[in-house]
Amino acid sequence: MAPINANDINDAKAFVPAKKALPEVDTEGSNGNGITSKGYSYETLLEIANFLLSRVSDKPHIGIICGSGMGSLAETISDAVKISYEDIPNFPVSTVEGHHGQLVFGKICGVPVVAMQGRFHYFEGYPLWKCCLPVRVMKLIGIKTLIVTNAAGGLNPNYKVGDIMIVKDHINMMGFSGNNPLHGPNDERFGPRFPPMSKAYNLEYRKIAKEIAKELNIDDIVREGVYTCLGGPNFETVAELNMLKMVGVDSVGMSTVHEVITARHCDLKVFALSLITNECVTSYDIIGEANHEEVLDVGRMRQDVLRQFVSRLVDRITQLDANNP
Ligand SMILES: O=P(O)(O)O[C@H]1O[C@H](CO)[C@@H](O)[C@H]1O
Ligand code: HPA
Repeated sequence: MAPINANDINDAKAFVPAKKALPEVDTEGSNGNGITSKGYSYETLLEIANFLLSRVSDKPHIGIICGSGMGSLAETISDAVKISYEDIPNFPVSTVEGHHGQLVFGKICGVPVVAMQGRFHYFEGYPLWKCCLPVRVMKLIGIKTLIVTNAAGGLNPNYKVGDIMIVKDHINMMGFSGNNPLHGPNDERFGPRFPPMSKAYNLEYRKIAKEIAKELNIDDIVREGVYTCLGGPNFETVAELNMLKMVGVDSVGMSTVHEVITARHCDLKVFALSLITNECVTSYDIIGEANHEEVLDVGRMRQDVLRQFVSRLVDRITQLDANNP
């Protein structure tokens, strides 16, 4: 029998090479499940933070994580200084299409910010603590607030593609099986062993976001709901989505939850939004299937609105926090 080669598997045309060399999976200290108790020490993260601070003139006040296809959020940043993840010692690299792989420092509405144009996902092979390493680094370089954006499937039947969902809460599905970014020894310099999560998504910020939606005349597409993160990389089955719907999930993705847990652990204030990029397939009668190209397309379609929304948020959050230090 002739030996098989890569082209025999699926259609050769459908084969897209990985964007970057795949990262090595960190198995050191692992329980064999990809869950590791080994994280970088406080000192190593401090070294990364100092490396970054040596490259910029202003300490950022706000960090922004750009979701899939939403990297253009960073294009509103003036006086931009861009630092590729590959040039940052001990930093992971982005391997997913739609995630640039760089930090952008500069200003939005005069406020010093840093944006991650590209985040790290569990399905890329990174343990959760490593996906969230940049959150701790951003904390060390001075941010007080984290704005997290993601692309997500809309599970709530009232949601439409292109809607923006303000995240009011999450369900940590991966955490139910013990996979948590805070798994392992706790360094009190970041935060407590048992951090509360009942007020993870800042209520004042959510109020401001709803006001901004009215001002921009987009309140008809702005929703508020519950997000969940699954490990990916496959999109969900019909049965899985129906189960998630039953437990009160409104939008589904593969990120954000662990970043928010890490951010709250180190006392950052958090605002998060989902861009609804596809309708979740909750019936076997639906013909369409979720795909990453559509996710990126919807990100592009909504880029102007998102840029305005996030710029105003940065401005108003800064005013709010200046009045309530
Ligand atoms: O959560 P972000 O990074 O926005 O990306 C979402 O979009 C990708 C799937 O298309 C997954 O990575 C999912 O998590
Ligand atoms: O439908 C989805 N499921 C999981 N992650 C996603 N990211 C964008 N859309 C989706």
